[in-house]
Amino acid sequence: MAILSVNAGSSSLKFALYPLIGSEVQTQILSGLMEGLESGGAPQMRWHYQGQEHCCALVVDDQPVFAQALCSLRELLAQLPDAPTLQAVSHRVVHGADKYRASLFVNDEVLAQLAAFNSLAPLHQPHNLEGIRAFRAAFVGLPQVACFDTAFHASLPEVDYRFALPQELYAQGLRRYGFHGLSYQYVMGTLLAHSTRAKGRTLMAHLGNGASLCAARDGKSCATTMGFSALDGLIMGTRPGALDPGVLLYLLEQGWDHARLQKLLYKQSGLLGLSGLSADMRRLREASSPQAKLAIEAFTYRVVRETGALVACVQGLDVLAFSGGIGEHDVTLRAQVGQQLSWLGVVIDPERNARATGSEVVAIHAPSSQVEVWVVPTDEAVVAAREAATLLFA
Ligand SMILES: Nc1ncnc2c1ncn2[C@@H]1O[C@H](COP(=O)(O)OP(=O)(O)O)[C@@H](O)[C@H]1O
Ligand SMILES: CC(=O)OP(=O)(O)O
Ligand SMILES: [Mg+2]
Repeated sequence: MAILSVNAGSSSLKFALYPLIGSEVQTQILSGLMEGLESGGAPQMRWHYQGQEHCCALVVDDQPVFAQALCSLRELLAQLPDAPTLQAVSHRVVHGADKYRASLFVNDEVLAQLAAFNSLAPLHQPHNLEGIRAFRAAFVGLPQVACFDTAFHASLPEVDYRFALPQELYAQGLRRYGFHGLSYQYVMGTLLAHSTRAKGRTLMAHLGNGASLCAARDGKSCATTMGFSALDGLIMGTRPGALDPGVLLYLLEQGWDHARLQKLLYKQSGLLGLSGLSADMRRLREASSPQAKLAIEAFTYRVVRETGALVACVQGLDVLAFSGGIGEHDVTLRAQVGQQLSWLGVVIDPERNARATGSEVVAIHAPSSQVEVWVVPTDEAVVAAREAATLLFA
């Protein structure tokens, strides 16, 4: 028996297969990625199984590419020696809004409700739901579970989640929700297992293509930088993070329409917009242009600035954790953030920092540090698998 965990994005679909022993989720035996699924792309599937990497082009005939891709995945699963029987597919879904505060089995009604949140997360939600629909069609009768990025932040206090807007707008759902919840759930659980201090005031930095911070106390989210949508807060790969809404009013006056603004905010800003070069931190590190340097400095600065705000919300800091592609791999970023937080008593050990390369959980603080600093490779997929197991065996 096994659970398949799925994270369907705009152009790729990540999957991982977790065997079950009883209701216990075991170490994944297969992980993979389908990419090039956007129209005009060159769809291919890469997967890792028994220590080996495999890759194949996905044949696109007259079927929609998603259906074709899932046929290939179904064949791949059937070919595994001793192929485990799938019990459920568990999907990361970015937005559950106020309605869904916990993972659940998806049915037609839930799907329709979730589609109503598409415009709140246009970069993610439509693709998450397309993934669920495609799996429901390809694996008929198999339970499909939705796990929400917003759910971890159900503990946010009202002072944090309310906008200072008229009440009728709050009644329409205009409030801060917070995202990256599956990642924070994983990182928080890992920190609690590694450090007794993690029950105190913990700041988690999920710095990937999307980026946010979450301050937790007693393992529960108290404040986070993302809000109503996944646009607020830190600078991201292609999103600007916090932006004076006056900028949008100005652009509207200049004749910009919704589609153009949406593209600006989700696709053309952030590291890409500032550097004029790339949304990828690795490319920016390699580049020599002043704009690339500014993009990195601004990204780092905003992490430090928002950390100050979140630390104030929880009145101090016991544990700081880095995760996400940048947080797990970028040694320079961690060193600079640590240095700029020295006023909080943060001291990062340069050698430990250099040794943390995202493959394992590592403490990187110096003995003199008043704050523990950890690098935690995040794992949203296993959280989704565990959520599904909990529902299946409840
Ligand atoms: N060795 C590295 N050094 C710096 N940045 C890295 C490194 N490896 C990955 N990254 C960055 O991580 C980001 C992607 O993060 P990731 O969490 O994988 O994204 P996603 O949100 O798509 O899952 C990219 O900006 C990438 O450049
Ligand atoms: C919510 C969000 O920004 O997700 P990602 O980091 O996967 O883009
Ligand atoms: Mg991510």
